[in-house]
This record gives sequence, structure tokens and C-alpha cells, in this order.
Amino acid sequence: EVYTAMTDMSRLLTTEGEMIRAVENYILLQEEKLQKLKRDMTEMERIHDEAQRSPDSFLGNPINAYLLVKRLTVDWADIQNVLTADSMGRAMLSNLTSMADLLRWPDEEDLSGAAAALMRLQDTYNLDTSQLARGYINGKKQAYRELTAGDCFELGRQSYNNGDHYHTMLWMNEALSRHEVESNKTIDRADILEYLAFSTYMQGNVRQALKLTNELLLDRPDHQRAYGNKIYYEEALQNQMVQRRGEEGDSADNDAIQKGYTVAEDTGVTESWQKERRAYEKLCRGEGKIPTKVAYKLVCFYQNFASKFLLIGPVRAELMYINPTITIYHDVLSDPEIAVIKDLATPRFRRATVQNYKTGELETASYRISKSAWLRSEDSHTIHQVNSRIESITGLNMETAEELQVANYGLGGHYEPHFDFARREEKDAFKSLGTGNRIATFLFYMSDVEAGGATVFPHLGLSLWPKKGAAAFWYNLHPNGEGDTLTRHAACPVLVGTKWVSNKWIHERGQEFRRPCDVDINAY
Ligand SMILES: O=C(O)CCC(=O)C(=O)O
Ligand SMILES: [Fe+2]
Repeated sequence: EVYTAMTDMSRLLTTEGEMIRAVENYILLQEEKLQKLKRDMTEMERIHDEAQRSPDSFLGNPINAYLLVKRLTVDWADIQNVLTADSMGRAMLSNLTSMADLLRWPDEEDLSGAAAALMRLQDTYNLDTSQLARGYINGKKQAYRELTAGDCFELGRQSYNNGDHYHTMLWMNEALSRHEVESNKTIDRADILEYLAFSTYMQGNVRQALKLTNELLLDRPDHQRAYGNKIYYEEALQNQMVQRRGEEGDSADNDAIQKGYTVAEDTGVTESWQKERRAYEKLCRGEGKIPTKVAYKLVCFYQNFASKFLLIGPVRAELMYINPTITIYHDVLSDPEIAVIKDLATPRFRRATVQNYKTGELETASYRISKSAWLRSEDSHTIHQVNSRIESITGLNMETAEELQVANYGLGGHYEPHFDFARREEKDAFKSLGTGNRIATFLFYMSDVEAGGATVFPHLGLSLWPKKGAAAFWYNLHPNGEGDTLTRHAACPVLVGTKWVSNKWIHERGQEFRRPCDVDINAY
């Protein structure tokens, strides 16, 4: 009957008008959404193409590497949110998911690991936060772009989740100053302030935490959690005041409390650990110095093995330390040999699990091959040749040596100070091998490293800088079989580039006539 009355027909026009407006509005919103998606993809593609042009040098930069992980976690999660809104987007997502065994997606843990690696680099190499945020490392422009306030916030948030309030403060402060000058805001100021206030409180500065929270509340008066925190901080401050009045304690503590700081708690880190840590980091930065009485004796010489073993010609040897004797042999691996070794190792790549000797926790930052994939000499002519070469150079018996082990260090990859030999309390470590302890280490450098990545000996003040094709050699044991504690060493985090090494651990058994044992520790 609607067709009969003219008035009813005109109502239909109204309906149609509303419908058109609604759909047009929908189109507009969809267009906006798609345009934003398109802008993001264009930007991602630009970066992606640049990375593809030379992946190694691009990813060798720690900021670029971190941002890639962030794009595939945080940014991708945002994009997924947009996509799940309609069925076409959902279909596309499930297509991607079905390729799960072809594609590797980083997870929250990877992101947190990448952030932690960046923090480790920052600490070890004394990198300034705002320089780093601008893409500079050691005064050189390194990253493809600067970090946004949002990127800095994310780094701060990751540090916060790792319980690291010191770095949270550094990066939230950086986020704050970047936010101020940003025309397209990448993060809310209130979010930055909330994290900054709380980590400031955790670092002991209650007064400043309260000040920051008040600032937050000016921005967002309805922020419930911030309001709760404000009351909490005020009470904490009140308690400190009361405590101060009723206390005759030492003046340093009182001074700290007056300034609104709580007294830092004992972190349980031993003094000797800290001392080694400081020495290690200094050496990583190349600020170490070996004793002059050692330095003046160091020489470069050619060791001629040809007469003895008829296998190789003279090798350029560089004495790096005396007592313990540490030698660098130059050009002992050719580029093609290195390529073969890397290739043999690559398909069997594993996530690193290196034990932190202090906390007993497993570190995941460096990447090395699993034990089962050690390179066996019977499988490859190159590996066989490498073994003979080590034998010629060291004069040691390779029959009881372990198979060559390959390691590759990525973003911030490192190896904490350790001994290569098994200590007396862990003397069963190599028991199953039946070949005794690790008498010596032959360490090949299979890449140059653009920055960082030194092998350092904290108790000697010695840093060895990786040089492709060179190898370091030292005895881990004294002639009487005792471990030489001065050989304690570490691999510094890779700052820029990647680092490839391979290790040959030589064992005691079979060396009786090559390196006779001796009861006198100083026989060699
Ligand atoms: O990578 C390095 O520089 C040293 C590695 C090391 O010490 C080891 O693997 O035992
Ligand atoms: Fe080692």
C-alpha cells in the first residue's frame, strides 16, 4: 500500500537519503582505513626494499634489526586488528597462517630479547640514548631512520617488562622529548608519563614520580590508575618524612630521603663479579691496556712449519700475550674454506642457549649451532684440511680434539666470561669423551666485525679483534694439568655487523709426547 499514498512515497525518499549517507560514511571510513594501511605498507615496502638490497649490512645494524622485529610484532598486531574487522581481511590472515611452516614470525619473547640486546649494547659501549635514537652509533649514522617517540616508548616498555627500570627511565625520557617535537604523534604523552613515573618511583625518586603523575593528570584528569598512583606516591612520601623525623641514622641516608629518594637496596652482586664486569666492558670498548712489561716483549714473527710437517708454508704469527701465551695466526683460513664451513653449519642453526655463569640462567642472545651438528672431519675435505692445519701449527694431536664448532653472533650476540676448561668441581664434564680436559683452544675468526665483538681476557687486559681468516690460540691448562685461570675470556656483544667464529677444542689425551706434562706450573 505504500505505493498509493504520495506522502508515504516521500518518506521512502527520506529512507533512501539516510541509507546513502550511512553507506557513504562507511565508504569514507573504509577509505580512510585503507589509505592509512596503504601509507603504512608503502613505508614498510620502502624499508623492506632497502633491506633486501643488502640484508647483511642492513641487519648488521642493531637498530634496523630491532625495528624489523618490532614491525613483525607490535606493528603487525595493529595491522591484524584492522584486517580482522572484515571477512576479506580474515581470509587473507588465515592464508598467511597456513604458511606458518614456511614463515617465521617473531613473538613477544623475540621482541623482548631484541630490546634487551639493544640495552646491553647501550651499556657495554656507553651509547648515548638520544644519539642512538637518532640512528647514530659511535658518531656514525647507522640506521635507515630515526626512532619515533613510539619506538622509544616501545623500547622503554620492553625494558619495563624485563624489570629494568633504569633503561625504562632513559627511553621514556627520550620518548617524551621526541613526542614534544613530533608533528604526527606516534604515542600518547600520558602513556609515556605513566611508565616514566612508575619506573622513577622504582628507582627511588618518589618526589619526581609524583610530579610526573601530576603532569599526567593535567593531560588526562579522568585517568583512574594515575589517580590511584598519585595517592600511593603521596603516602609513600609522607611515610618517608615520618621516618626521617624519627631517625638519627647516618647523614647520607637522611640526605637521600630529604631529596625524595629511597635508599637503594642491596642487589646481591659480588664485588669481584662487578670488577670483572667493568674490566670486560672496558676491553670491549677497546680501552684496555696490557702491562708494559708484557707489551715490550710482544713480537711478530713467521713460524715456519714447512720443514717440520711439509703441509703448509710459513704462517705469520703475532704474539698477543706472554704467560699465558696467546698467539694470533694470520691468514690460516681462506675465503672459500670459510664459505664451506659456514655453509656446513647454516642449515643446522639453533637458537642460542648459553648459560650465564652468575645467575645460572640461560641466555638466548647469541646463536650457535647445536651439539649434534658439529662439523665432522670425515664428512668434508675442507674440515679435514683445517684439522691438519691446526695440527701443523700447534704441533698437537688432533685425534682427541672435539669436532669443529661454529658460532654466529647476531644482534647483540655475546658470550659471558668463562673458562674453556672444566674446573675441578666439574671434572666430569668431559668424562664421557675419555680424552681429559680441554688443553688448548684454537679459535678461528670467520668474519670481520664492523664494531664490537672482540674476544677479551678480563684478567689480562687483552682484547683480540676479529679478523677474517685469522685464528687465536692459547693453552687453557698449565703443563701440570691445572686450569690456567688467567685464560678466562668472553665474547663482547656485536655492535654493528655479524660475527662468525669456529672453535677447535684440543684435549689432553694424545699430547703426552707433544706437550709433556710438568709438575712445575711455570715450565712454559
Ligand atoms: O667468540 C669468541 O670470541 C669467543 C668464543 C668462546 O670463547 C667460546 O665459544 O668458547
Ligand atoms: Fe671460550
